Amino acid sequence: MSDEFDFDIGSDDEAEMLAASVDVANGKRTHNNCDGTAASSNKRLRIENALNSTNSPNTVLANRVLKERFALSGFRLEQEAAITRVLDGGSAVVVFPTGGGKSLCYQVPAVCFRYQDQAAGLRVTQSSGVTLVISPLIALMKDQVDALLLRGIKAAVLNSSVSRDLYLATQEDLRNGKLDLLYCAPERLNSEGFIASLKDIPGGIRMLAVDEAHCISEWGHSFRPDYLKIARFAKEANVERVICLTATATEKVAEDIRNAFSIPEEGLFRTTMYRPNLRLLAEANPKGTDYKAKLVTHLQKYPGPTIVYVTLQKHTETLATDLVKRGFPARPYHAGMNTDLRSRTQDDFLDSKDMIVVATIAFGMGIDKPNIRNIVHFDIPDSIESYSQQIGRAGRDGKPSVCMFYLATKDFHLRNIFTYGARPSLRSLKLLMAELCSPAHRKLKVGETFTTSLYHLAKDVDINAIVLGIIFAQLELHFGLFRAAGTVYNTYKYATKDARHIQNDASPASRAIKRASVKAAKWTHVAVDQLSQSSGLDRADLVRTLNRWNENGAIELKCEGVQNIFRLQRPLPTTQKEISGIVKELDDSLSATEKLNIERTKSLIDLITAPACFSRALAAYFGETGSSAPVQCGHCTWCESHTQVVLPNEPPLPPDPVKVQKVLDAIPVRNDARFLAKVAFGIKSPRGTAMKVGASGVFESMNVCGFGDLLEVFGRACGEV
Ligand SMILES: Nc1ncnc2c1ncn2[C@@H]1O[C@H](COP(=O)(O)OP(=O)(O)OP(=O)(O)O)[C@@H](O)[C@H]1O
Repeated sequence: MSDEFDFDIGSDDEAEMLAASVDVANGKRTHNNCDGTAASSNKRLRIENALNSTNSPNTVLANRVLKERFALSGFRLEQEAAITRVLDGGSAVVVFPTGGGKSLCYQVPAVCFRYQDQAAGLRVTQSSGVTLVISPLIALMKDQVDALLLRGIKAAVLNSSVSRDLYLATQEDLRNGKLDLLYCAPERLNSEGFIASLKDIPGGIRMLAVDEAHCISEWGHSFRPDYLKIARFAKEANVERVICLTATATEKVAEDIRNAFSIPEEGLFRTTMYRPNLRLLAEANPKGTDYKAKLVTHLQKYPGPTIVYVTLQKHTETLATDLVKRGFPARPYHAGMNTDLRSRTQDDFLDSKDMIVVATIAFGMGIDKPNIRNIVHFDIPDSIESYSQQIGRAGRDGKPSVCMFYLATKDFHLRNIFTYGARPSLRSLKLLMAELCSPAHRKLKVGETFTTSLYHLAKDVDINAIVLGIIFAQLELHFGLFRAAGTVYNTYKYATKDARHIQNDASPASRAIKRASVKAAKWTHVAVDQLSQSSGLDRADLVRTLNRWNENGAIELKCEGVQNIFRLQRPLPTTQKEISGIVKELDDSLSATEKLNIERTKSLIDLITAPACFSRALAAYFGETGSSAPVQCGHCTWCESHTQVVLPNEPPLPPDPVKVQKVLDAIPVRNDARFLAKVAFGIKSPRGTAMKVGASGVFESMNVCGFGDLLEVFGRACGEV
C-alpha cells in the first residue's frame, strides 16, 4: 500500500524520502497504487522538491519546531512544502483529506515567526505579530487551543463563549505581543471593535489561516457569506500572508479560493483523496424494503465503531432506540441535544470499540478517532462533498473499513425539501426590502448606523435565519448598501453580589442605572437603550458602568436580546424601481442557488448509480484524473459486482385537486404561492409557525407530489401565473 495514499500512516521523514528517491532513481517500484501501477512522475517531482527544500533554512527551522515543540518526528509530504512556502512569505491553499494534518500547516509557521525574527534580528522582542486563525467550529477551536497551551505554545480563542475575564486577558496579551495564535469565528470580523483591537498588535497579523476555506466559494457545498468578508479583511488589515485549508475542494472551488486571496497556482498543495482501505458499497432500497432489518444485518456483519448518518434529528432518536432494542450499543447525536449530552456521547464514542452513533451531519467534524470501522448513509447526503467528508472519517488507522450507502427515492425527496424550504418567496424579499428602506432608515446619512435584530427580522419577513444572513451579506458585498459593524445587547440584567459597592458608586451613569433598574425574583433588569434616551447619557457609559461592577465582583451580569448594527455605505434606494431591481437580483440569485443545490444531490446519485468505480469517480470529481487517481479500486460495489445500483423509479404523484382545495380551505393566504406549496409539502417556516399550520390537518398532506407541480397549482390559486 502506498504511503502517499494512506495519509495516516507514518510521517515521511527525511530518511524515508531519501530511500524512496533512491529507489525511484534506480527504477525500483517501492510505492504501488492499489491497482499495481508504478509511482507517478508527479510524486517523484514532489519528492525531489521536498528534498531540495530540506536545504532551505525555513524548512530546517520548520522541522526543528516540529520536533521540539510538537514532539513529532517528521512531516507528511505536502505539509513541509506548504509550510516552507508560507515561511518564505508566500500564501498557500492546502487541500488535504479529513485527518490529513492541515492544522500543523499553520501552527508550525505561527511558532516559527518568532525564531525567524530572532535569527534575522529585525524585530524587537514581543513584536513578532500573531497568526489569526478563522474557523467556524467553536468547540474545535477550544480543543486546539488547549492542546497548544499544553505544548507551551501561546494561543487563545475569542468567541461568544469566552468569559469577560478571559476576553480582557486575551486582549492584553495581544496588545503586549504575547500570543502566537489567536482563533476566532468568521462572524467576529463583523465587529468594528474586534478589528480595531487587531490594529494594536505589535508586529501585526503575520499570517491569516482560513479553516474550512471551501465555505468561501458559492460553488462549494456549504457557502458561508461571512467567508467572503475574510478576503476583504485580509486586504484591509494588511496581513502578510494567507493559508487557506480545506478537506473538500473541486478544481473550481480551489480556484475560487485562490482568486479571493490572489494566490498563484503554485501555492496550491493538494494530496489525493483516494483511500484504498475504504470499501465503498451502495444498495438501493425500493419502496416496501425493510430498511431496519437490512441495517441490522449489515451491522452484525461489520462490527466496530460506527456512525450511521440520517437526515432528520428525530430519526437519530428513533433509529438509535430501535438498534438498542436489537442489542446494539447505539446512541443518538444531533445539534438539538444539550451540550453536556453531546460532549458525553462524543467522549464515549472516542473511547469505545463497538459504539454506534446515529447522527445528523452535526456529528463528526473534528473527530480524530482512528478506528471507525463503518460509516452508514441511512439517508442521502446533500452532495458529493458531504459524502466524501463523512466517509473520510472511517479507517484513519489505515485498516479496512466499510462505507455503506442506502439509496431510496423517498430520501432524495426528503433532501430536496431542505433545498426548497430554504428559498424565500418574492413576497418575503419585498417585505425585507420595505423594512430595510423604511422612512426611518432612509433619513440616515452615509456613515451612520441602524440596528436590527436579525433573529426577529427572520420571523417578521418569513425567511430562514441562515438565508437571511446570506441576503444581508449580498446587500453588503454585492450592492454595497451597508456594512456589518457589530452587535449590541438590548437588555442587561444583573444579580447583586455586593450592594455596598453599587451604593458607593455615585457616578451619573450609576445613579441612572439604579433609578431605572426593575427588580424581579433573582435578576434586576435594565433597558439600556431606553435609559440612554430618557437620561441623555451615552449608552456606552451605561454599559461600561455595568461591566465595571461585573469586573469588580459587585454583580453577576447577563446580556440578552442581541441586535445587529449596520453602517450605511451609500444612500438607501428610494424609488420603487430601484427596490424592485434589488428584489429581482436577489430572487434570481436565490433561484440559481436552489437549482445548484438540487443538482448537487443529483450528482451524488449519478455517481453512485453510474457503471463505474466509485473511488475513481470520486477522485475525478475532485479533479484527480492523473496517474495518482485509482484506475479501479477493486472493492466498491461496481468493481465487485459490475452491476449498476439503480435509484428506484418512484416518480412524484400529480397534485390531487381535492387535497389542493383542502389546503386552500384551511389556509386563507392568497399572496404567496410558495408559502402554500411549503405547507402542502411539509416545510416549516416562521409564517407557518405563527399561523399554527401544523394543527391545520393539511400540513405535509401532499408530500408525495413534486414541489414544482405544487408551486404551479398554488400559483394559479394566488393569481401569480
Ligand atoms: N506530520 C505528522 N506526523 C504525525 N502526526 C501528524 C502529523 N500531522 C498531523 N498529525 C496528526 O494527525 C491528526 C490529524 O491532524 P489534523 O487534525 O491537523 O487534521 P485535519 O487535516 O485538520 O483534519 P480535519 O479535516 O478532520 O480537521 C492529528 O492527531 C495530528 O496530530
